[in-house]
Amino acid sequence: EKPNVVILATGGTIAGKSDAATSTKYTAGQLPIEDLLAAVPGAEEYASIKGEQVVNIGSQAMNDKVWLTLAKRCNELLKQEDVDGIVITHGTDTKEATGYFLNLTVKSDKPIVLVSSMRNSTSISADGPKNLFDGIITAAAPESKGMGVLVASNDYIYAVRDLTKTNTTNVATMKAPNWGPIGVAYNGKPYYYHKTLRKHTTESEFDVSELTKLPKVDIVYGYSNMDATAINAFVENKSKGLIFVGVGNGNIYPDALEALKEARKKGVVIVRASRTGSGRTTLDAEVDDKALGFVVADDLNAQKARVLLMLALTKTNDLAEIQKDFFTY
Ligand SMILES: NC(=O)C[C@H](N)C(=O)O
Repeated sequence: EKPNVVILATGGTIAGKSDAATSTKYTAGQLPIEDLLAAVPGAEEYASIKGEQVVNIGSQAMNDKVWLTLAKRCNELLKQEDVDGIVITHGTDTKEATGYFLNLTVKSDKPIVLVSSMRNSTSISADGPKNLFDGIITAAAPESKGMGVLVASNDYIYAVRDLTKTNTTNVATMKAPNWGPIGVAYNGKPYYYHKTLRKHTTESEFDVSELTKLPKVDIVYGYSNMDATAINAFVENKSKGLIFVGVGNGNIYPDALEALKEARKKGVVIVRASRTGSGRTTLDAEVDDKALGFVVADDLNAQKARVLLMLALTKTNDLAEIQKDFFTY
């Protein structure tokens, strides 16, 4: 009896096509799921595979509606006895956000593995088929149970919580700058060395099963000499939360800080993150979070802090509780 794996296809470069095999110019989200599977014939030895096309887009066009569709579909499928794991094909640009959203909203310990590619399907040395193969064998393996949502990329396996895209074009773009990969896939099997201690999936309190939209949370990038324009515009446009991507340990230019204080007075939840790309944004460092009523993102980057704040705001506006979420998930 082979494990049953369902592939949910959403597009990305892995489904992209180009006229020139050696160019970075191509269109993402062109090939249907059947064509992606045809490029990994050996995978059938490891799993019975079914495919569903959810959308076919470049992941720069990913949105809340597709996140909710994916979360609900994963929850439905993983309840079925005849589904052992899910692979999601996805673009690399925003895979970390989609994956983290699923990590917090899918209520199952069965594996979910996101895969993508940097070279499109018509490129010389396209990396999609190997990543898809690794995704399938990882989703089919009992060792992957209870690991949270995973990413198989360039031979490595990552906890999606820790992962980010680090390079615009290179096949080794996926990295976990703080905590590294948790395993490696080869010869048709995943081998694990670490496991995240942060809560996910079956232990997550977030429930999107009845939701059709998510709270509006935006991201403001910090820099020298910045003014209040972007912050004020987001507040006027009804942001419920702002992730401020501060310099260093989440530090803030004085004029921007004044604008954030005003935003906070209007009830907007402010989360400080860092533009450094690694490390924790720590409480009460150079910024007096307690006095200001700010939250810190801990080791999450801005795009993942945004996902967590959106979900946190579906259940509470309490700052202490939101801060606790950032130390829990
Ligand atoms: N490599 C990729 O997949 C990039 C593409 N723009 C996407 O995210 O869909």
